[in-house]
Amino acid sequence: MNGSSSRGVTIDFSNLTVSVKTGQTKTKEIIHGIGGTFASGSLIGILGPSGAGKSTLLNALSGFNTTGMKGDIIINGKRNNMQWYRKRCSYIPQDNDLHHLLTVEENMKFAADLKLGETVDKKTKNKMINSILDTYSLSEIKDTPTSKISGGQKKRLSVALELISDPMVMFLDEPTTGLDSFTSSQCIENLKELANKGKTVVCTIHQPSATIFKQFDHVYILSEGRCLYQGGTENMLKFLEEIGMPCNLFHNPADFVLELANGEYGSDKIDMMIKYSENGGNRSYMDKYIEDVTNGVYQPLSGDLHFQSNTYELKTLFRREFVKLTRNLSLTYLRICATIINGFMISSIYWNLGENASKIWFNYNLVLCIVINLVMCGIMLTVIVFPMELGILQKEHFNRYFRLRSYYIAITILDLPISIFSTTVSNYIILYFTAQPMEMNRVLMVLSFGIMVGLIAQSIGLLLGSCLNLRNGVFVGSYVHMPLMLLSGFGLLVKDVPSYFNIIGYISYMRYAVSGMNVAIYGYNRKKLECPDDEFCYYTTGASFLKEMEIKDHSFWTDFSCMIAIYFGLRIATYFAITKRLPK
Ligand SMILES: Nc1ncnc2c1ncn2[C@@H]1O[C@H](COP(=O)(O)OP(=O)(O)OP(=O)(O)O)[C@@H](O)[C@H]1O
Repeated sequence: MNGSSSRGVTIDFSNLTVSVKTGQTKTKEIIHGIGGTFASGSLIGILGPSGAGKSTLLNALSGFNTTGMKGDIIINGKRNNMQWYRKRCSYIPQDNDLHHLLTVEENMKFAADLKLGETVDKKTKNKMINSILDTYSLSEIKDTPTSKISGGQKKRLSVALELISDPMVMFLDEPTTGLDSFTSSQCIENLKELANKGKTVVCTIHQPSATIFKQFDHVYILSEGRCLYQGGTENMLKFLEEIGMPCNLFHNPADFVLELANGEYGSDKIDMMIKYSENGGNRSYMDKYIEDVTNGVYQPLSGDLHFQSNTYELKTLFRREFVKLTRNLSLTYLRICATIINGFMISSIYWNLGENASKIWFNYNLVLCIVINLVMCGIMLTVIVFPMELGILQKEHFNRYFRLRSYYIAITILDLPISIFSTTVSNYIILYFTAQPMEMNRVLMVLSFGIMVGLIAQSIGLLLGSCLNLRNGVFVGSYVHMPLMLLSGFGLLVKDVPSYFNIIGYISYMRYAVSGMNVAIYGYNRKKLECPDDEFCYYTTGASFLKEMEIKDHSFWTDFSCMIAIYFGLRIATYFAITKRLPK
């Protein structure tokens, strides 16, 4: 197993402060200069009332979120050791970010493939997976989709997944939340076994029962970002006695200390505890730390953990995302059906008017309609779906399953065939039933512009989804498209738009698509259009219409290249936007 070691990791921290931004210039300090030591081979519980800063501390120590953090973190007695340390940590968030479309075993297999790579053969991986599944009593449900397993099983699977890479330090955010007392106790028992094997296991916990409390080797009590006590669980009673607040024999010590932390016995007691514990700096209530130091079990700092090769990572992610895609065919069918149904609907409205010179303006509106349809379908899909995937991406990336670029390339390429197929079929239907010229080169040009509009709209959705939450993403998505749509020639000729808007026009991919499609339909020496005897035709040739629109000289390659440039620009910007959302 990667990075396995009989020796562990001891984390010392001092003067740790975490602040968050609460406005443009304002910050708020959440953790106030605390210290502490989490020794190797211990199960450590971070306790405190709601809002005390438990998750913030867990995130800071694990490196999952270090924004606004200051202070010293010393690993195995050495500073400047964070890179080595972070590679050996694993973080399990509270909300069980699992692949719900995969079964329990598939989740394990893909995790093993990504974490262990090609160097470990399939047989060894399967043996390891079966042994972990057995230990965590998950073997019987290994073929069940993760979406159908119980909350406790999800928690166990989350731990099981991380054990594949045998991390030396495990951070768990509220692993017992939502579990009944028996399952909670079992969950903590499992964690205790891991600690007994030499791992440093740190978890936040709400109101533990007396039985659960006793299982911890070490507790860290927080109140409003300050440390009230840190040390051995047994020693806590001694500490309370020493400060004149003995815990009644029949009182659950965890309940008592939380009542103290909540201020139920007065704020002076909180101040006193902070003073005696030296805001976490007092190590005299720790047995394990003293043992570690005197026995010199600090591990020499060596070794490195590497990612798998790019091609292997990409191949595995392709496989995983493809399996997920096949399990969620309803979304794929919905996407294809929706665009095709829209295609028929648009065709029935603009039926057979492509040859009619008197209906040239209707035909122009048809092109706008095609573009708007593709924009709406493309943007909504990604702006909604991506934020749902962000949690699991953050967890997997932090826990070193893969590099972001492999994931990004895999999801980009995997979506291409569906996008291209649905847009192409829908637009072909429209072109055919609205009697547009069906010459191969014209059709190909219109279809190419259609594909690019869909892909760019999806990229905008992805960019917004990676920068904003769902509500803001949907709002900004519609808002951004208003000027882009107006400048594409919607109800107003581009030439009549005030010149100071021209700059926006250059980035309006809809404008390139509308011009490009019209040139493909009316340009390239198209023969005279039919003018019915009883109708008035202002334009009888496509060329005169294009001249009036001032797009006669547009070339396919210029418009298409601009769209390609916009597409790649957006994809690159999105990559960096996602990077910003990932733990550093
Ligand atoms: N980005 C933020 N902006 C403003 N306040 C924040 C931010 N993040 C956290 N806080 C505040 O910091 C405090 C600590 O939050 P944290 O989530 O760490 O608490 P907790 O002890 O884990 O709480 P709970 O047990 O309820 O999950 C809370 O008062 C919270 O409101």
